[in-house]
Amino acid sequence: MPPKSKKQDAKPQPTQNQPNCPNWPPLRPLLPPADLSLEPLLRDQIYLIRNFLPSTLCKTYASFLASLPLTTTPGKPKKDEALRVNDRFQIDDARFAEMLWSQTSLKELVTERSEELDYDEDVDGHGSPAEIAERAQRLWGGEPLGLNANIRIYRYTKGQFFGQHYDDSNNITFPPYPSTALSRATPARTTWTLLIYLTTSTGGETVFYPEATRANRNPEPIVVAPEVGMALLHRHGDACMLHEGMEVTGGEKWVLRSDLVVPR
Ligand SMILES: O=C(O)CCC(=O)C(=O)O
Ligand SMILES: [Fe+2]
Repeated sequence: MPPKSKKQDAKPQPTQNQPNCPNWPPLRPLLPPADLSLEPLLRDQIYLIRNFLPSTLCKTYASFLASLPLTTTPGKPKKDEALRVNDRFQIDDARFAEMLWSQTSLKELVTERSEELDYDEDVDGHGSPAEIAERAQRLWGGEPLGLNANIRIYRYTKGQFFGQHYDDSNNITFPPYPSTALSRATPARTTWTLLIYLTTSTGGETVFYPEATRANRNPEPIVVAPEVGMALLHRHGDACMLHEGMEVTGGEKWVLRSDLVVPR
């Protein structure tokens, strides 16, 4: 083994991933991006992509993920962590994050089709580079680079849940380490949470709690029932809404999580 140098990042250099990354099934079949859209559930806060992964692919994934070594949390809950009980698997897998970003419709919807999210019909110049950059800044916090290599898989069985919490923004390097000697690592941060529901369940809704305002002192919670293959993006960090994963009362809820990454 080469001697460790203090000046060097301890992460592996030319390889992209940690060893023992799962042999993820190919992301096929998929619907073409033209058949999909970012659907606002709460403008600038929560978007859905229905049928992001077709049900056949979700079935393949749910059975593949069941073969991974999931561990039940909390093992040792940290003081400031949300109360949660689920089975999870976590891995830093830059290659899979890149697959999920570029091989699916996500990249196109987020980087090229977010003008569909502007309701103002009278705003012109939607497509100019300056307009696109301005919209990306406002909505995503910058020009999206891709997805966080930190991939989390959750399985909730009957009685399991994820208590109320806010998701943090994290500073990362993107990509996590250079895939080739030529690629540049960019200081980056996560700005939105991506959840992909692979199954439906009874219970297990993701519920968001809008803050009370003068105009609406008692806003209704926003309830998202898991749908097979649906992706959900929600803003996190400082502007994250309080949210939770309700207790599953029947069936199994499987979720794949990553985060949207923009330059710092
Ligand atoms: O599983 C859910 O519905 C919510 C998950 C969540 O809030 C999280 O991963 O931070
Ligand atoms: Fe969360």
